[in-house]
Amino acid sequence: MSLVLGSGHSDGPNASKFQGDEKFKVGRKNANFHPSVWGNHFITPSPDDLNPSPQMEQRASELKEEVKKMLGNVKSHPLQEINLIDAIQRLGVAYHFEKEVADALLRIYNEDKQGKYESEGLHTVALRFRLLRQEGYCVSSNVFIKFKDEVGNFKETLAGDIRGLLSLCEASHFVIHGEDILDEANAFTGKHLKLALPNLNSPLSSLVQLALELPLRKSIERLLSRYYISIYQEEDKRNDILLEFAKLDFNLLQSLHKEEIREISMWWRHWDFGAKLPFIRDRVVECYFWILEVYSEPQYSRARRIMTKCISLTSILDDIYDAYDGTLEELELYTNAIQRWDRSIVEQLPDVMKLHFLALLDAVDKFEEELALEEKSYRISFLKEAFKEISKYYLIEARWFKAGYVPTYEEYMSVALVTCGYKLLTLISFVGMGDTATKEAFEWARSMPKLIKAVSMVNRLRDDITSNKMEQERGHVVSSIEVYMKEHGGTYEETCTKFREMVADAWKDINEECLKPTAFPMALLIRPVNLARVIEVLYQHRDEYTESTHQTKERISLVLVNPIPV
Ligand SMILES: CC(C)=CCC/C(C)=C/CC/C(C)=C/COP(=O)(O)OP(=O)(O)O
Repeated sequence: MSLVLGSGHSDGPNASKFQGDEKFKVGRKNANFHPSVWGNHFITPSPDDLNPSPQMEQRASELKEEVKKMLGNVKSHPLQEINLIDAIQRLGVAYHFEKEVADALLRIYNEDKQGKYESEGLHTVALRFRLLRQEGYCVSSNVFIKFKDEVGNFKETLAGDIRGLLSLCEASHFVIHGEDILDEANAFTGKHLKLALPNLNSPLSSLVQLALELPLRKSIERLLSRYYISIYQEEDKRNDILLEFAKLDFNLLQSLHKEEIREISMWWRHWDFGAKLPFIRDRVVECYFWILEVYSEPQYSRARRIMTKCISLTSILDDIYDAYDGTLEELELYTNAIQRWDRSIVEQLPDVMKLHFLALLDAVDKFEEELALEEKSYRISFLKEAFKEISKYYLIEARWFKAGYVPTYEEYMSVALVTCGYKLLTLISFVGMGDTATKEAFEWARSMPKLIKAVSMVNRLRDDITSNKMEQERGHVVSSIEVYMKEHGGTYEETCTKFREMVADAWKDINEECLKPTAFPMALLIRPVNLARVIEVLYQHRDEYTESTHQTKERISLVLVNPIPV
């Protein structure tokens, strides 16, 4: 065990308690996480930052009205209408036209039921199917039977229809249990799109790459919009009004997001976590990026702030149990402190935990004060309960690790589905929201319903597939992979393949739970779904949260640093 000295400078609350306290600056580090990629970047405004002018806002609002008119004008042109809705959604501006798009899709759904569109080609059928499924309509996947040959395979003649294959590929990710035709469609389109890719030119080649690498259902919206705006501007059939609106709106939203990340980064610096807790992942910007993909619209500003602070504090908590290498007694003491949620215990805690505990209590008190003004402070008890639960489960994992205990797969999963944090984060995602998040919605989320269990499966299995090696090297509780291999035999690769199938199955549950009639409004259900989408992207090939110096850094730059030239 090595001892490392932190820098020890502090301007955080209660700083006087720690200043000069040499013991406090000592962290036991064994994980060697890289330092913050961003430092003070988001605290100090850059000359390239865009300051939204009244003219820009005026222009955006004029363009928005134009797009609204367009949506009205395409009503009697079915293909144009779905192409326009698709472009609006991909370009990231659909939140401005929620009612218009919902009305259009309801009308299209009713017409679809009357069999009005039976004679259409692959692109039209697949795009309409996806738009309707995305909206929660349980349309039948039998619409794809006509694209199969007499022996039941998709017709090889479709291989040359790249736009059609692309739309079918995106649609196939909305598969639910028992829909073999969509699983086959996924394999068929994947194979032919990969084969076609080397011979395609941009923008089609970029669209194919995107569909293969980051399919819409399993990808994150701000990032996709950023990519899609660049692709769309190369399209011959682009709509320039829509394109200009999308660029302006992206930049306007980005400047709001920059303001938020500035405030959150100042909170992070105020507590001086990076310096005082040298064993943690110093990732507040990555945490904001994570939460931005749970909700990015202006009305969720408070919800984003609350959620980002909570995920950052959870990240530290995870590191206290996993990477700090505290003794079991220390971890038990801290778990008990969290259960009691009582400031007076603070002095009994080791210094590392003291800082985290004070920051957690302080943040939650402030959320409570804010919510009390709207008579929503009851939400805080759900939040506290979720933190209490996760800390108890982190402790179980720490005990297993210290004892060298290997649980059964079932035992492991009953703990790991909680420690993956997605039940906690779903509950927290509701805390800062408006009236849609009712008490019943909190009760539902805390009962670990099928949807939250499924997003937790996606999280846990993806995390274990990608970070297994790294974590075993630094010393970590056994992962689902070892536990599963011990029980079922098979090689590491075979187990990973099995886990990928289990992830695909969990997505079928997610897709099913999002079909109407849903347990709660989509405005709530989409939060855990978006959390699953973040994992699919951040943990696709490796753990790009813990190691955020490459792809995540680039992606954050695209979404949060550089405005789009208009
Ligand atoms: C991937 C995941 C669990 C995300 C949950 C959301 C969440 C709470 C994110 C905060 C950062 C975090 C704990 C990442 C996982 O670390 P890790 O890979 O060390 O988690 P583990 O210790 O549970 O394996």
